[in-house]
Amino acid sequence: MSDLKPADLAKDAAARAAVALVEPGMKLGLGTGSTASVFVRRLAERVAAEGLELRCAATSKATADLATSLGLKIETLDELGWLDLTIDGADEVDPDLNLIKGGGGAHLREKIVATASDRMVVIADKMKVVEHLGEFHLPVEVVPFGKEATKKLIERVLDGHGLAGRPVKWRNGPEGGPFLTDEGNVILDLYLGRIADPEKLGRDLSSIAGVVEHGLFLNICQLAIIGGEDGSVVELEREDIG
Ligand SMILES: O=C[C@H](O)[C@H](O)[C@H](O)COP(=O)(O)O
Repeated sequence: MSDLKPADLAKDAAARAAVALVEPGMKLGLGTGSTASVFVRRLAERVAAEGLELRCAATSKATADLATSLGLKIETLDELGWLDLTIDGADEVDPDLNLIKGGGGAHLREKIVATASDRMVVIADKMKVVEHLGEFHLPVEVVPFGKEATKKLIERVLDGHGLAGRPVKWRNGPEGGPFLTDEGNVILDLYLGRIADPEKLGRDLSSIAGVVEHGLFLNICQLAIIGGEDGSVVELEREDIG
C-alpha cells in the first residue's frame, strides 16, 4: 500500500497495530468504513502470508464484499455464535473510549457485532479523538414506517436535553433518494454539538418505538489504537481510565 495519501497513513498505522492483535483460530468481527477497510486489507495480507486460520463476520455488505474479494471467508454472526475480537473505526472517540459511530450508516450491525465480542478495539486517526462527543453528527437508524412521527419524538427528546432547535436531517443516499441501511431503514442525523449526558440521551432515544439504534457506543470499546500521520500509534485502554 505504498500509494497511500498522507491522510491515510494514520489509519494504516492504526490498522497495522490492530492486525498484530489477531491470533490464530480467532473469531473476528470486521468493522465498516474507510479505516476498517484498511484493516481488512492488512488482515488479508497477513492471512495470505502466514496461512492464518480465522473465522470472520462482517458488519456490513460493503465489508463482506471487500473481505471476500481479498480472499477472506465471511460467515454470519449466527454461524460464529460469539466473537473473540472486533476491530472497527469510529467517527469520534472520547477520553472514556465512548464513541460516535454510524457515519457510514452501519452502526446497527456494528453494535450487534461489537457487543457479541469479548473485546472491541477501535482504530482511528488522531482527528477522531475529542474531549466531548457531539461535534460529529449523531446518526439514528429509524424504521421507515411513521418516520416523521418518530422524528417528532426524537426532537422532543432533544428538547429535554437542552438541545431544542438543533438541526436534524434525513440522510440522503448516493442517488439522491433516502439513504437505506443494510437493514432497509433510514437514518436521521442529529447535529447536536456537545452532548452533555450521552448515557441519558442514548437511553431516551432507545425508548422511542421507531428508533432502531443510535450511534452512541458507550462502555463497549476496550482499546483505542490512535494512529498518527508519521506512522506512530498511541493505545488508550479502558483500564487506563478513571
Ligand atoms: O457506519 C460507519 C462506521 O461506524 C464507521 O466505522 C465510522 O463512520 C468511521 O468511518 P471512517 O473510518 O470511514 O471514518
